Amino acid sequence: MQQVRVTSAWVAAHSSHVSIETTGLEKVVDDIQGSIPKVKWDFEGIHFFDDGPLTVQYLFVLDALNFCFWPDKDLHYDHLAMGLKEALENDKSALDADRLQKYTGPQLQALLKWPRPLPLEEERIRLLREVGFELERSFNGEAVNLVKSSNKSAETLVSLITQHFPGFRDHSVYKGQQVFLYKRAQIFVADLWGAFDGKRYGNFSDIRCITIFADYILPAVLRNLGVLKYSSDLASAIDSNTQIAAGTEQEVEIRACTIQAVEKLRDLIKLKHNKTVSSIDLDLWLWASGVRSRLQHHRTLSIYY
Ligand SMILES: Nc1nc2c(c(CN[C@H]3C=C[C@H](O)[C@@H]3O)cn2[C@@H]2O[C@H](COP(=O)(O)O)[C@@H](O)[C@H]2O)c(=O)[nH]1
Repeated sequence: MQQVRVTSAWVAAHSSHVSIETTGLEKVVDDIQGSIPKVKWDFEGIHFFDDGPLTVQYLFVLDALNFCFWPDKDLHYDHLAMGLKEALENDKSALDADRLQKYTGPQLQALLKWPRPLPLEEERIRLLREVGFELERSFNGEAVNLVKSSNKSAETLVSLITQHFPGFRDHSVYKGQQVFLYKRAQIFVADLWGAFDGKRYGNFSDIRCITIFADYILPAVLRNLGVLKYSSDLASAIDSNTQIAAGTEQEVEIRACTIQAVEKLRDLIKLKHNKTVSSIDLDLWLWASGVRSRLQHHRTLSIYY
């Protein structure tokens, strides 16, 4: 995703509140000695998988809703993944395009077996409706047809998703320039690649074009590793759980510098150890290392991550 790379690099170069620390990057690269610990996709054992089109439907719906769990301190990504998995195991038609357009908030709560309203529940319902409607209108109701239309190109798939589904258009304007972050669209490609082990619906000739996924866990991991440094104002806002509004300079810098820092990490591993690693592998390793440690993270109400 050249657009994501180039615009994130631009933000990092003009950043006022977040910096990428060379010493932090070097320390990480020295510590891992050039080989990143391999983390298996679905290391948690929480995902639905039947090796067919229903898995693609599952992953697309999962990533349509893969954002903003933190406002409910007990809710995590695992609940969404396991909830959708169980719903499909009980009823194979639970995520059919016509059904997606009809869910109400309470029905989604029941589907996920969550006892109270979900954060941004109305937006989740609207996004489900959008996914069901557009899948029906352009892809015969099935996410697998969307994937087939990409002709095994990750770049094409991300571009098709963002063209057809406005809810996946994760971009922002920063100091007058449009910046593309595309977290959920890219993570869907990575999920296909991981779930199908690079084969069948997970076979993409250009998978290395994907960048990491700018969520709220990775910036916290990189800060903890000394790779990202925040201005004292931003650091104290984050440490005191003050919300950072979506689209502010601070928020865009946190996310774009996260992407750019991992790109730099990749370059440094190549330079020092002559090894080529993919951003997806780096993402999964960093995410898995951080998600359980419950690091203090930035809080932004957003449908994108
Ligand atoms: N960068 C990045 N961010 C990721 C994921 C994943 C899950 N990926 C699956 C793929 C393979 C694995 O087996 C995983 O099951 C979720 N997230 C983000 O984390 C946050 C959830 O935090 P908490 O509220 O504490 O549960 C939220 O923003 C969510 O969007 C990832 O891989 N990379």
